[in-house]
Amino acid sequence: MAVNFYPRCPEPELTYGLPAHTDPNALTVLLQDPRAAGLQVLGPSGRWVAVDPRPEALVVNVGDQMQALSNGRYRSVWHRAVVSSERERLSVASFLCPCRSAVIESAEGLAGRHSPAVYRSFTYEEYYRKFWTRNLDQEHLLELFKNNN
Ligand SMILES: O=C(O)CCC(=O)C(=O)O
Ligand SMILES: [Fe+2]
Repeated sequence: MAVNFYPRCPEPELTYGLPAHTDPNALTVLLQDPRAAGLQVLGPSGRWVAVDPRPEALVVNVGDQMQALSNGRYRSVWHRAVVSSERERLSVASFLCPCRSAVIESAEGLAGRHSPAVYRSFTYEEYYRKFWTRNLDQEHLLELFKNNN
């Protein structure tokens, strides 16, 4: 779990609270601060879309492991957090993670003759280590785990 605190920023256009990234885990459940928006997700049209906080709702983000397990059917979402000059903000992210030794590969029945496995098998440990050796906003790390790479 991560508790993110974003203080007020006098020049919010010069920085991010969190730069664009996809989460390396399987699923993320996000509790948003009802008093301050800040989360943005990259929409299919390539535009950043602000997620309005709703006090009665949790935001669930698909992470990289779900993308690998689903053989690319569920895409992990690019998202970022912006800051504000007017309000500080808090978010609580709960990360659903495989255990380190878990072997991640496409779930049974999702890869076969007509839809070959997009990614090679890997352990979550290998993925997670690699994730933290890079900048958050680099190319999607799963790209490096594609078969024939
Ligand atoms: O602050 C937010 O709404 C996003 C947090 C987040 O993306 C993360 O902790 O991975
Ligand atoms: Fe995230």
